[in-house]
Amino acid sequence: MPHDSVAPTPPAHTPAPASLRGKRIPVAILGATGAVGQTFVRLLEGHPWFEVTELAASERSAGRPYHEAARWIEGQMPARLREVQVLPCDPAAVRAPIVFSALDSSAAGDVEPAFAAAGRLVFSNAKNYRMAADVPLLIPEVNWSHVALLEKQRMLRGWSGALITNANCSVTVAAMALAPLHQAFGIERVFAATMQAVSGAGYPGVPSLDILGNAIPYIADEEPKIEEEMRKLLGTYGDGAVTHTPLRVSAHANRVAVEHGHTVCLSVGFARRVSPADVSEALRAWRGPDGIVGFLEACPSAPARPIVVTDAPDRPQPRRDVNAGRGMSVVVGRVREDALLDVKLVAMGHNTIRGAAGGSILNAELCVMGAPPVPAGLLAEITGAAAARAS
Ligand SMILES: N[C@@H](CC=O)C(=O)O
Repeated sequence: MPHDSVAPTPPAHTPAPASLRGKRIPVAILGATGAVGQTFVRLLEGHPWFEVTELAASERSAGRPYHEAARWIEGQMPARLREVQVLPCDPAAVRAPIVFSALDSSAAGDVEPAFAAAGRLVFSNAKNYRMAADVPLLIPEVNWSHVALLEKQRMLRGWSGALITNANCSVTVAAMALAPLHQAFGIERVFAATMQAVSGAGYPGVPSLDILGNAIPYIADEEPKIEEEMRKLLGTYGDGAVTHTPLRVSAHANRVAVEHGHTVCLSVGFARRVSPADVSEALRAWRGPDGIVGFLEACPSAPARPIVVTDAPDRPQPRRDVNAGRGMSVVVGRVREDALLDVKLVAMGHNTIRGAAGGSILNAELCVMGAPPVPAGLLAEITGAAAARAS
C-alpha cells in the first residue's frame, strides 16, 4: 500500500464500565433539530453506554414530534425517535443526567449553565464558555489533563453538575496535528489556512449560489477562534488553572464547496531544528497522553489511531479520507520542508464528527470511565441525583 489505510474501521464492541451495571445512561440532546444535533442522534443510536431518551430544542420546536420539528439531513431518522415529543431546553423539563448540547451560541449562554447548575454533566459545542478560565476545552488525546478544572469550576460556580466544552471544528483538526509536535519539539509559530466544508455552517447554512463553484475567504469569528483556542488547547494544567502556550498563530479561514471535512494547511516553526522525517515519525507514533491511552482504548468512539499519516502526494482529501477512524481520525499528509518556517503539512478531519458531536461523545465516554483526573465520584453523583429526581 502506498500510504496508511484510511478506510473507516468497524464500530468497537466495548464492554461497558462496571459502574453502569449493565444499564445504559439516559442522555438528552439540546438543539436536537439542527445539523450537529442530528449528528449526535446518528452517532448515539445503538451506543453501548448511552441511550438518547430526550430531545430538546427551541420554543418553536418544543411540543412537536421530532420528525415534524427536524428536517432530517443524512440517511434516515431513527424510527424510535420519530414520534418523540421535542422538549424545551429547560432543566425542569429534561431529566437526563448527561446532556449533549448542540445549541447555537445565542441560546447556549443561558441554557448550558442552567443545566450545569441543575446537576447535569453538560458537553457543549458552543463557543460561549470555551475560553472561560474554569471551563475545560477538551480534545482527549491533546489535553485530557485540563478536565481537572472541573473541581474548581463546580466549587466557584456552586454547580452540582459541570460544563465541558469541545473546540471549534477547524481548531480541532489543526490541534490534533500540532499537539504531538508541540509535545515532542516545542512549536513557536504556526501559519494556518483552512478550507472548511459547508456542513460547518449548519443547516441550511451557506446559500448554494454563494458556494457552488466558489471559495469564500471569510468565516465570521473563525480566525480569532483558531488563534485563541489553539493556545488554550496546547496549554498546560497546574494549580487549578490552564496556562496558555505562548504560541504565535496566524490563521486564514476559507469556506469551500465540500460537504464534510475541514482541511487545514499548516506551516510550523519550532524552537529547534526539526526535519519533515522527525515530524512524520512523531505523528505516526502518537496516541495521546500515556495516562489515558488505556482508557481511550476502551472508549467506543475512540479511533484506533487519532492521527493517520499518509505519504501519498495528493492526500488527504475530504472525499476520500473524511471517514478515517469512523470520522474520528485526523489524516495528515504532505509533510515537507517549509521555506519560511520549518515544516509544512496538511491536516484534514470530519468537522461534524471529530470536530463536533463525536468529540463531545468521546469526552463523555472518558468521564464515564472516570479517566483521571476526572473528579472522583462525579458520575455517581450526577447519575445518583438523576435517579433521585426520577423517583
Ligand atoms: N465555525 C465552524 C464550525 C465548527 O466549529 C465552521 O463554520 O465551519
